[in-house]
Amino acid sequence: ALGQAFGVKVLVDAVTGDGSTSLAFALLIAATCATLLFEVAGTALWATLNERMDSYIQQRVLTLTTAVPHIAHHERPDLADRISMIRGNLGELQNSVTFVVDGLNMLVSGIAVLAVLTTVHPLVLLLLVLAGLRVWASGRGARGILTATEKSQAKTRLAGQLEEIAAAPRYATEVRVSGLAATLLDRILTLRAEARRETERAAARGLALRLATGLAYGLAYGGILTFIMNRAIHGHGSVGDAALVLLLSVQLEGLAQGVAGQARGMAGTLRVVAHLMWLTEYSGQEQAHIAHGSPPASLHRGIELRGVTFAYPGAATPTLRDINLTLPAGSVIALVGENGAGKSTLVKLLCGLYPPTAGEILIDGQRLTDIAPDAWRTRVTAVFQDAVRYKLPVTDAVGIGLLDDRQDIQAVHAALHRVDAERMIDSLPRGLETRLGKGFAGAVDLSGGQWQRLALARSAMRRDPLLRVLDEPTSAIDPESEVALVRQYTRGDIQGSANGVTVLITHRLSSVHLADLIVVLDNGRIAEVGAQQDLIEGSGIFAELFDLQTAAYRTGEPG
Ligand SMILES: Nc1ncnc2c1ncn2[C@@H]1O[C@H](COP(=O)(O)OP(=O)(O)OP(=O)(O)O)[C@@H](O)[C@H]1O
Repeated sequence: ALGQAFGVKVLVDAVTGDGSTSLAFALLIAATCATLLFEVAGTALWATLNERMDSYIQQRVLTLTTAVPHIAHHERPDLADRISMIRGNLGELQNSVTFVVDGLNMLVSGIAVLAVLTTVHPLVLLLLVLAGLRVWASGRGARGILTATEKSQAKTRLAGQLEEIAAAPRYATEVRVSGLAATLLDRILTLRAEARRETERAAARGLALRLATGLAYGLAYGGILTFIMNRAIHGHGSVGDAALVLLLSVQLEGLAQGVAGQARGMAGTLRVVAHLMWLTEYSGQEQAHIAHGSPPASLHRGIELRGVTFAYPGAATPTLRDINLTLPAGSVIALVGENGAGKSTLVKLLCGLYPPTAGEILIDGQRLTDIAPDAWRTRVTAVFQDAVRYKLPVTDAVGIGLLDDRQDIQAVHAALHRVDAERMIDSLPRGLETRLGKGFAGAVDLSGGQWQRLALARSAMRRDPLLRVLDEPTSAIDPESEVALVRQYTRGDIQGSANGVTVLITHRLSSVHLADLIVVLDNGRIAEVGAQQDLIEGSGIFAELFDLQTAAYRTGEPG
């Protein structure tokens, strides 16, 4: 465009008898061709770079978050807000390519336009200063909006979670039956409106600043243009110069607006880049502390907890206090206690999902914190009450319990057999090939108990775990089947070859009595440890619980 404007100037000068018309035509044709070429090549380059940047960033965020060996970053609000900012603004990072390409383009064009214009009169440089002010105002406004967005991130996250509950097929039944849909929607809209109010206020402040600097620029622009035109009219410069100023000043205004827009976008990008850099550093720091030790091939003594105390990140009081406990190799331990006693927390610590706040966990005498988390997890298998419902063909939904063997049909069959799930699969329309879950053609949904049995089969893929966690994995399975299943574990049919420890959490005492050892947790402390008979004969929590449940079975009412 600069070449085109310069071509017009030479043409006007030639027409008024001051230059060469052929040079003017040559300039005009060359400049038009160059503009078209840059446009085509630039668009193609932009599209390719954008696509690559998008997939790179998605992959980078996932790699960084999954490389952290624990899960605290999902639970600490400050960390969760930052990660949510990155995930919610991936587009900003993707735009960075656009900003770099367009920004460079504008910078080069701007310098060239100004260089040409100052040859007409140096006063034009004042526009540069004012354009700089507009850029600053734009950036500042955008930063204000981002700060407001960050402040309201907790509300945005909560609204997102409620939206998922309102929309996910899994929760549709409960939401409909309880008539919650309207209330949920109302809450979501309120949260979104509260979050928006903050950003709208910041946006209004930014707009006022942009209007003020824009007005100053407009006044100066008009004044300078009038001044130069006036000079040309009065013979202090060629008519071509006046045409050049007229044409380029339009372009300069376009550039000033463009750069201001870039500054707004760039401010957003830089903020998200700062969060991404923080995530990179956080992930790096957490990984730097990762141990490299290997777990033992099999257990001889067992797993020992010594003075283990644990408080969740940000919690005022510990959830577990001074736990001293030995889980003998090859044994099945039943972990019992009221809701909130700390049972799931204890097994999460054993899985290495959180390090203890104080004390240590020893695996055959080796500190768990000295074992590489990945290596430990290849020797751990866990089934939780709310196990993931993988919407995959049965073979995959079970096979992924041991990634190396996931296509091994024999191994999948064996795992299903161990948890007595073969009949259930045989009754499916396409057996192992049946696709599970709603919302896909030909897919079949399972009942809550059937999904749990499938999760047990997935866990049974692993034949040599040192630790097998069963955290209420049979809560949706009928008591009789649960007892039959637990018996499989206590008989060693599922246990595997490494003499590992099985920790079973259940509220049903009919299963608990099969365990080798019962551990009763009460308010984060160990209340009792022993065999069922010893505990029943005592006068502690377990005896009370036992009396209560047996009385309820006998009379049909709580004792
Ligand atoms: N991620 C978390 N962040 C903060 N506190 C938590 C977290 N998870 C659990 N807690 C708290 O820790 C305490 C123990 O919870 P935990 O899930 O270990 O109990 P539980 O014995 O397994 O209970 P239940 O029988 O209901 O499953 C509870 O008071 C709970 O509020």
